[in-house]
Amino acid sequence: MPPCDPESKVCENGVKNQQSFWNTPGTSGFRKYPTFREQGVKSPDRWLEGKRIDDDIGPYWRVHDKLYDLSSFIEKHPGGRDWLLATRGTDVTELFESSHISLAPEALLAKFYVKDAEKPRNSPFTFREDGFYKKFKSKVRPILQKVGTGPSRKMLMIMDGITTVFITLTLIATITQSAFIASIAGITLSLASIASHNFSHQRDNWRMYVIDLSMLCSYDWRITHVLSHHPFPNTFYDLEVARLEPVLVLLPDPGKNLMQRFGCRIYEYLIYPIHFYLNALKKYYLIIRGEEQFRPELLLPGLELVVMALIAPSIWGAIWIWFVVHTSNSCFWAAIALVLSHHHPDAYHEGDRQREDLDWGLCQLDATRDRAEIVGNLFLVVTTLGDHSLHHLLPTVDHSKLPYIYPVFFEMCKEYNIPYRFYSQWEMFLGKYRTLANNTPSTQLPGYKPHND
Ligand code: HEM
Repeated sequence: MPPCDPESKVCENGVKNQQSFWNTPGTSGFRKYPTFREQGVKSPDRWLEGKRIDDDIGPYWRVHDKLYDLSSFIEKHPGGRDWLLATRGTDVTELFESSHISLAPEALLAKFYVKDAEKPRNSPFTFREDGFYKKFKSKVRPILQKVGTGPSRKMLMIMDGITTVFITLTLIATITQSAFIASIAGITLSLASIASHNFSHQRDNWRMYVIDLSMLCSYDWRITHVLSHHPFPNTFYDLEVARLEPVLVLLPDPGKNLMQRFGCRIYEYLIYPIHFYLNALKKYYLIIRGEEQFRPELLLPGLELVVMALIAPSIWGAIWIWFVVHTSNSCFWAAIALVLSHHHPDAYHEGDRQREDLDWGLCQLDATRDRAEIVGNLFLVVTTLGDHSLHHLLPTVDHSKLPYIYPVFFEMCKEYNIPYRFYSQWEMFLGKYRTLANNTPSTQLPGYKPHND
């Protein structure tokens, strides 16, 4: 049976193509429609559960067309144990290829070989030795061997500096009871937790927990963002896209109603201030029901409140300032994260025509866009998700090292005839609304769509 097929309107796993836009040219290249997506897969653990069903490889890990038993390697994995624990029973090809620059992991992998996979991969993406991505990686390897892949001193100063400013402003706001200072502290918390995103892709480190101060769970974030969004941006398997539905529908589904297409311009701003609270409430609800595991880092926002209560004029004063900080953070975070990197209509969204060469690196570029104004400014890059195309190609490489890669990247764009260009912030801002309003999948090759701004 072919992959999810517009003619048959049924996927390999028997799920009906309920999304009408699958019936247009292009369509998804995945063999299966993600299990649980139709019921609204909103929890990261549930997404992994669905992926285990879709990948169907038993208790192993799949890399390309081979199955491995990494059980004895989980605790020894230099990147941290959670990556392998979470992905047991799934195809980790995209993650394995994009997380490692050196050739050491590939050599090590052979030790854990069990057998060949019986079925083709669910994912359509390829990693041919002579394809764009493998070639790109072989060109950047010597550069990164020289400059390293970890954070530079400047990056650490930025990250630790913003976190310190956040703590200081929160303490001042609590003592003075200033809502204005508290809202600035909230913006600083946004900047710190977005910068912490850089560290959440790397081997386990304490800076990745800064995101927990925002009432987001760093473990869940690694699933929704690193394991789901990064390998499969703007596709059905991108949980960051799925979790926004049906409130914000970023895929070009002809079934979108007028409210979803245009009303969202107003109602999204009503959701911004509360979405982190809703997220935290849902998390605790699932923990109480025994469906998700409690993690100590989830206590960080509560600990913040306890410290504030110790220095505030009253308990109510501490609670008030805590709410102002987190509401401001919730608004600012949503505004940045949603606009900046993927949702211009020029970027590929599931349902649009796919390129013929499904090299994973090329497809990453199709689904990602970069902003011009922030290039070269490390502070703005790391706090607003800049250098995003390179980050998607090399997610574990620290943002401070990405500028060394641009010359090779531009060279390869020329070689592969990729019309790469930087977009303005304004184009990206307006582009998000055009994407939300769009209910017609593109029939043009990604990257070559007409530009109407
Ligand atoms: C779900 C799949 C995997 C993910 C998400 C993952 C992720 C990572 C991360 C984030 C790092 C740290 C990178 C850094 O900060 O420089 C790392 C390092 C490493 N991983 Fe993995 N990994 C995966 C599977 C594997 C497998 C299957 C092996 C080998 C059997 C492996 C071997 C290594 C080695 C040797 C390193 C040390 C750095 C290097 O030599 O590249 N990993 N991994």
